[in-house]
Amino acid sequence: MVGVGEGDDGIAVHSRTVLRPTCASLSSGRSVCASRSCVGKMDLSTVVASSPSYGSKAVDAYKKAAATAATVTAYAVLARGVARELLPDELRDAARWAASFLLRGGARMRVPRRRRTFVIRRYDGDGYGDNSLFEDACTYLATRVDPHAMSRVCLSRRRSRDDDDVDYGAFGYCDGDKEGGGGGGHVMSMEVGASMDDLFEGVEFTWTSMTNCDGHDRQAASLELSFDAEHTDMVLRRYVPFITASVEDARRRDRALKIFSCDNGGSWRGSSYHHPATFDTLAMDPELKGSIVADLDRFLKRKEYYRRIGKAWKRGYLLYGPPGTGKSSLVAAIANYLRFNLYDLDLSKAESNSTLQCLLTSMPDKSILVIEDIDCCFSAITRGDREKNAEQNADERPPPDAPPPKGQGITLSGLLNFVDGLWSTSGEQRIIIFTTNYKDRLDAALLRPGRMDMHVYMGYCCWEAFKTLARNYFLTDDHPLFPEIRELLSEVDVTPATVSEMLLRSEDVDVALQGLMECLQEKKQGKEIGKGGKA
Ligand SMILES: Nc1ncnc2c1ncn2[C@@H]1O[C@H](COP(=O)(O)OP(=O)(O)OP(=O)(O)O)[C@@H](O)[C@H]1O
Repeated sequence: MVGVGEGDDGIAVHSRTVLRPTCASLSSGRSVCASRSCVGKMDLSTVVASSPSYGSKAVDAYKKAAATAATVTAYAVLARGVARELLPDELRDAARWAASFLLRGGARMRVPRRRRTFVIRRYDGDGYGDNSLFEDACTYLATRVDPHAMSRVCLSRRRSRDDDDVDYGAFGYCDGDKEGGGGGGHVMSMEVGASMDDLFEGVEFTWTSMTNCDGHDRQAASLELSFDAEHTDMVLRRYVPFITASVEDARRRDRALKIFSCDNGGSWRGSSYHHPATFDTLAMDPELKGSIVADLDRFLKRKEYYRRIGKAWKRGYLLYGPPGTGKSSLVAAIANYLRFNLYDLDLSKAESNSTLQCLLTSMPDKSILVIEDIDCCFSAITRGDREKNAEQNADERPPPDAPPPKGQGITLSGLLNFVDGLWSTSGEQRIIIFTTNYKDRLDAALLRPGRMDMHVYMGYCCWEAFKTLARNYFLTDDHPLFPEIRELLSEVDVTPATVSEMLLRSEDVDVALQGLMECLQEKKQGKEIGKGGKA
């Protein structure tokens, strides 16, 4: 019902008008008309009672309307009966659609859209083996399974995270711990024959899991992706790449890490790697930490960029600073962040450049090569010095074909040539990290621009770094001793390792912080009386 009847006196009654509270009296037709919202807000009986002449007219109008409505209804019922008897089904459907269209007030006409279906088979049958897109789609869909919305869901349990060969199942997996699937690494997936919807960029997609034979024949399994045909390009250019990228990312995060070290025979030996350090637990200048994380993120995303500029997809970091400032912890945090395996190269185990070459070229993609204390791996003298010495001691030089002394067969230039040359182009997404306590002792060849992309100084414990440690150890962001500790940290050099060690001494935050404060005061006094304040 909308606004109805206008009386002789010009009063209009609107039963569904949006109402404003202000209005004048009903005795004046103009005022009622001007504030019709006020009339509408009232009960019709109120209107009738307050104006007798208007009341009788309104009752008449009401009766007429009721009679008309009854007649229309009777005709409608009759017409429906006749239509049911005489019209064929198709025509009735069309009439129903037209009626609903009209009832919706001429809403946009929904022309039935052309649909398209992509079939993604598990096994393409042409001898190319498994279809990795099938596996990606299964894995992706498993993260989208909503056990509250679907009537049938397959549930299984994942193998241990430490297993190299994780089985992703016939129709995908999800980590229950992360996805809230009930813990214990439960796997939820679509039942064969079931369908589920997915929304991407506002477009709805329907996925159906199919099988050509019986439900046990995994080779015959396939997924069907249906959508409005007009979105075909979007599916190929964005939706499918999005699925592949997000699955790759999830797998990377879920990957069990290993650390490899080289044995005396010049090959890698791996073992599980569970270092607890992360960027959250790392105590260092927050700005520097943020810039490292941003650099890593950029590196991961830049496949096309590296291809375009014709450079190998690798990144080098030189970490330097006093012992105990967290260089090894930063390496662990990077490995945990990227979920890349670590290859810890002890150059004394590689007897020659060719052994080094074998080791480096056997490293897979997405790995981190670490050479700790790089300053100790080669002669402490710089290349310039070495060349000068060689000229002066020409007589003492060994003959060119003489074998290098054991353990000293690797040269810095040999290492750098591999890193920049063969190694870097034989794989993708490689990180190389050198650490040193003495940057000033490094060969200029290592320091020249472009060699190591980022030089990271790991320094003594600053106030922000201390706050991270206090949060790690005591889950606290504030304490009455904080101001004094802050003051002392700005006056003495103490490593995060020393602060960590002090905080570990007691589980009672008051006791631990008191101990740390005394330690810092001692260092300050030592510094003041000229005995050195370094930790
Ligand atoms: N920046 C830091 N953040 C958090 N913990 C740290 C940090 N620095 C040191 N630690 C603590 O001190 C221990 C030793 O630190 P780490 O081995 O990372 O230092 P380092 O700089 O690599 O030392 P070295 O040069 O002697 O190898 C770590 O296990 C950790 O507990």
